[in-house]
Amino acid sequence: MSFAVKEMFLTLQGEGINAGRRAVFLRFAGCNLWSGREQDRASAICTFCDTDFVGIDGDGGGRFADAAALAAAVAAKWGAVGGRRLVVITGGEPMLQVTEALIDALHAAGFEIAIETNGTLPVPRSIDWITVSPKAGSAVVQRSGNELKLVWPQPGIDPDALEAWDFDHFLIQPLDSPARDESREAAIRHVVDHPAWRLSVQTHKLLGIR
Ligand SMILES: C[S@@+](CC[C@H](N)C(=O)[O-])C[C@H]1O[C@@H](n2cnc3c(N)ncnc32)[C@H](O)[C@@H]1O
Ligand SMILES: Nc1nc2[nH]cc(C(=O)O)c2c(=O)[nH]1
Ligand code: SF4
Ligand SMILES: [Mg+2]
Repeated sequence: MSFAVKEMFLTLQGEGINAGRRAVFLRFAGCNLWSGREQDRASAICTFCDTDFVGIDGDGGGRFADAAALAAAVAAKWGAVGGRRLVVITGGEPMLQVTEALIDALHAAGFEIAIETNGTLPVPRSIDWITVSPKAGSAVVQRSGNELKLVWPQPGIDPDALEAWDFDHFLIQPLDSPARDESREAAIRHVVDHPAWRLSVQTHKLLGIR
């Protein structure tokens, strides 16, 4: 199976518990909750996406023939630097394309593998760090993992109900939108009132990195 990759870049993980770690970001093309076209946004299941995941034309993007070719490209992005190698697989919705062969090839190349997923498709347990970010109006099947990262506010989702899911960390991330100041206040207020949750800030946006 070939892989459609929007872009691939070296940066720091900006979000969640692993914020600040050096990582290669592997962004797959396509999503099952929005076409990615602005004219479809209002009618999509997920309406607030901050990401362009359409096509394979981004920096480091393209069509990769097989898992070995894609893992080699990720390793080339990491470079010769030693230490724990981290790849963050995202999108779009990465679980539309991730295969066991790709996981094996990335592990063989020495990578710890993290995934950012909307949770509507099951994630293989062989992935080392699972981040699920549920979207109102979608059926989340992946209800276990390392961190649950809820974009907030999100009408139609009850954070108290999510606390029953099997995650090590429960994170609230302010919705980035023209109303970002209100979102930030609502997220902070939620954590102050619900200590099971902690704040996830999109630090890459503050730092001016990708
Ligand atoms: C672009 S998504 C790709 C991965 C996957 N489709 C998902 O939704 O988790 C990556 C992360 O960005 C978050 N995100 C998307 N749009 C956002 C926004 N406007 N403000 C804050 N976080 C956002 C998502 O919830 C998810 O945690
Ligand atoms: N630096 C950085 N950190 C991120 N964490 C999750 C991201 C994503 O788009 O999945 C993201 C991203 O796009 N950039
Ligand atoms: S599910 Fe993820 S990639 Fe898809 S539209 Fe929503 S935030 Fe964007
Ligand atoms: Mg992003």
